Amino acid sequence: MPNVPGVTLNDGTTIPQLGFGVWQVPDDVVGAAISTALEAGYRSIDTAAAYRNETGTGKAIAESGLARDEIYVTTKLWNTDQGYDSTLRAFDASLERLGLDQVDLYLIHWPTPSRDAYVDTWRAFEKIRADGRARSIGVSNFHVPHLRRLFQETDVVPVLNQVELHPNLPQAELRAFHAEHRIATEAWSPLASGALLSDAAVAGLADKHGKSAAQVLLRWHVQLGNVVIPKSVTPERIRANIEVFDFELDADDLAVLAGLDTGQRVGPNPEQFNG
Ligand SMILES: NC(=O)c1ccc[n+]([C@@H]2O[C@H](COP(=O)([O-])OP(=O)(O)OC[C@H]3O[C@@H](n4cnc5c(N)ncnc54)[C@H](OP(=O)(O)O)[C@@H]3O)[C@@H](O)[C@H]2O)c1
Ligand SMILES: O=C(O)C(=O)[C@@H](O)[C@H](O)[C@H](O)CO
Repeated sequence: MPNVPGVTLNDGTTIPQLGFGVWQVPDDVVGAAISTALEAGYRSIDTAAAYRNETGTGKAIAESGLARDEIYVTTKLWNTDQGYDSTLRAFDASLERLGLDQVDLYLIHWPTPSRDAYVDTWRAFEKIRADGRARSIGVSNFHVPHLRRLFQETDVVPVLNQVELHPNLPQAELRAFHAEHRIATEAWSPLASGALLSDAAVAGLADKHGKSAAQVLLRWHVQLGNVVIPKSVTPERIRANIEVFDFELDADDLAVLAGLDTGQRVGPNPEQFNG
């Protein structure tokens, strides 16, 4: 069983550095994928109301035979539920579907700036945390101006910001801002949703280390200090993606991966995305 280190958050809690993402995994498939992941040693699951698989996720956790405090559960508030009262209702609904009375981490999924509701939404998150129904609260797809507004207009600093991040989009400025404000960086689409798996430079490093392209990319995230949540529904890939704590990328390897910085996104730009 791989020994996944924990990342300590600014509220004193700890999140496993490598977890399991379940976007685009249907509710009737997610149970088998999560069971394979838990057997392989994952202890953190990343879902969202928008993924429409919280029910299957909660069932897999309940049937895992593991104690509740052995599994770190993250879910997210979808954009159309932003606002103080609607957030509290949406959170109740997520807990109901998950079959839990507490999540470890609750995230605002996108800032959706044109809606201009994320500050009120964050105040509802502060209440949810104060009531002990979420151990930690954080955000996703927030940029520096969005984070600064929370600092200026609310009380609790997010523990974590989950953003698109991979060697094509290394987010160096945002990571530096996070470090300055003790906000953990969590990488979504850490494999660029698969787009970087056929990259020749990555393949070269995979050959050098006798590892897969996916393992090289995930090791890169680990060495940058990112929390990372690869997704797969393929059992052998699920098992392989956590086997990244038994090798090290050297300075030359990191320079090769730094050369892949194109700024290219696989997902929407948070400044424009108001879905
Ligand atoms: N907060 C947000 O806005 C946001 C946005 C996107 C994603 N996320 C989170 O981040 C998680 C991960 O991102 P993602 O799902 O976009 O993409 P990803 O983890 O970067 O890549 C997943 C894709 O790569 C394939 N894959 C995984 N491991 C592989 C391996 N070892 N070899 C070859 N192919 C492999 C998967 O195929 P198979 O499944 O067919 O094996 C799938 O097509 C999501 O599941 C979700 O939890 C959050
Ligand atoms: O996976 C997530 O967490 C997402 O938020 C994404 O699915 C976006 O909704 C999608 O990329 C919008 O096109």
